[in-house]
Amino acid sequence: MPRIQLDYSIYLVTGRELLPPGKDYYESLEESLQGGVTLVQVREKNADTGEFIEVARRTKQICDKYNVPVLINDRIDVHLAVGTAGIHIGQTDCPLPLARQLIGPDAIIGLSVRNLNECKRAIEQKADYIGIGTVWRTESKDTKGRKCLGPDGTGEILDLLHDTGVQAVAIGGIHLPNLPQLLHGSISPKYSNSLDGIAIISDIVSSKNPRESASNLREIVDSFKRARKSLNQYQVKGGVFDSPFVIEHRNKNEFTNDYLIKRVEDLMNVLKDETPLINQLTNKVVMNDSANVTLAVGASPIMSTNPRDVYDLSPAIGACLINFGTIDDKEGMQVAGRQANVNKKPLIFDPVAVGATSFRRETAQELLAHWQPTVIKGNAAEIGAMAESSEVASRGVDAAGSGFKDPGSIVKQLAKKRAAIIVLTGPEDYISDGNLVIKLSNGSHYLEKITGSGCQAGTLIACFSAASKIDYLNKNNEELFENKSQLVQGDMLLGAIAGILVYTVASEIAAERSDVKGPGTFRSALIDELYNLTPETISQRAKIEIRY
Ligand SMILES: Cc1ncc(COP(=O)(O)OP(=O)(O)O)c(N)n1
Ligand SMILES: Cc1ncsc1CCOP(=O)(O)O
Repeated sequence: MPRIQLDYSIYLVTGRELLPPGKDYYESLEESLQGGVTLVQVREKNADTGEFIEVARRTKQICDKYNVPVLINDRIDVHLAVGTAGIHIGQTDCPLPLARQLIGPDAIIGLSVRNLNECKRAIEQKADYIGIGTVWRTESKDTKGRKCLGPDGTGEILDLLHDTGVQAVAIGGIHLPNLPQLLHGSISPKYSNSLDGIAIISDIVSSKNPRESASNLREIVDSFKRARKSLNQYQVKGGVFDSPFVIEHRNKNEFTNDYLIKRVEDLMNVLKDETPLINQLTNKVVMNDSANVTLAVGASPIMSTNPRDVYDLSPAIGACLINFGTIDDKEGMQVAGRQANVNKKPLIFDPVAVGATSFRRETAQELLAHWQPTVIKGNAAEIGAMAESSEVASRGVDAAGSGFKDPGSIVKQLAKKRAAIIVLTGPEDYISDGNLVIKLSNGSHYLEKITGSGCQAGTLIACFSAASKIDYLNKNNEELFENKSQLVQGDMLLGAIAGILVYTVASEIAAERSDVKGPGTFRSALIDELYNLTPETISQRAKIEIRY
């Protein structure tokens, strides 16, 4: 008899010790099944054997009513006694080949996997599924001293499963607000594999309303899976689509230079009409100039960094920029980014000088474990560090040397790995969503002679990403997300292109002015030219190359 196919979408791992005061375990279990739990693992760390068997037996009885299979954590004897669908074992439990001998060919065996080597072994040993974790820190299990994988570490493991038939769930610290980030951020860089489901303890078990908690999680996982399926079909038909992060179909024939210029023009008007608030957690060096360029294009700057304040502001902003040039307020950055994800706002990350020190590298990692950026912008050294490439070194906040041999493929690969739009700035700018690469060749040599030009470019990407979201919502006349798993609606690739194009074209005009004598006069002329820039000028000057 072939092994049964399980639906791993919402995999509840039980934890009686985490129930809210007064909540009965069986009542909570039944409510969570009504909410949409698709698989249950009975995990009893403190019960003796008799009690474990009794809990498992009653759990199975309830799950049977909903046709939901049950697995047993660690204990083969309990599985055999109750006749469940299988077991879940960890790396220090009964070895998988022996467990297979003991429970026979038809039972399901899941194995915990914490790194690439453990995953390779799980494949060799023919695990039915793996539990990848921990993704984030959790109170539900002692994982002290262990590195959290984050969405991208999870994605690297998913690549190994390609064509193996081994299914995968992620576990550890997964809750409703970070679920979209996990699903999108873990799409694997090489083969675009995605998770089959999520394993959850506290988000469901500790809830006073487990039905609602399970149903909210289920809605996000289901819509993510639906969107992936439709993207795959679209891709098979030869279509081109945005990054897995920003799911929106794009027609290759219509995506031309003229189309892009027309859309940049639309977004310039949206900014002037709607004046979105752009919260910028940026460095002290550039704060004033960043606020001024925001105003010049029609948006409204706010430079809030206090964690409570950014939390309260988040629902009202159009986009959030996190530029960690001086890393003054890490907690504010964590909260601002997380709330941008929760409130589905474009989140622009400018990891200034990330490759220059280990402190910066670690901080970037920590922040990226808290939230999923929409756009990551950097110079060659910064993008190189994010891509773990040693081709371009950093010299303070600048890049040393002549740049990448193949910048297009660097940004494309990093966009796939990070599930974000990547913008590489320099004499030529490269932007990718993981499918397309857009090369923009406007700009002025003066941009290198003033401080914070890269930071200002990040600010303008935030402004135009906000415009792109507003434009989408206006055109589609909808406030609600059709796809609940999507982090941001609107064309974020376009937002990034518009931000860079507007900035670099304005810089060209400023540099040509007869009253500009050097960096000082250029700096203020640039703000004037951003303010006066017209769509016609963009159309006359834009140097765009679209590469597939
Ligand atoms: C689905 C899933 N994944 C991972 C685990 C963790 O199992 P293990 O490593 O054996 O740790 P304990 O659960 O025994 O503490 C899991 N239980 N389920
Ligand atoms: C059992 C287990 N294994 C790795 S993390 C974890 C606990 C997950 O619990 P939660 O969903 O509450 O973070």
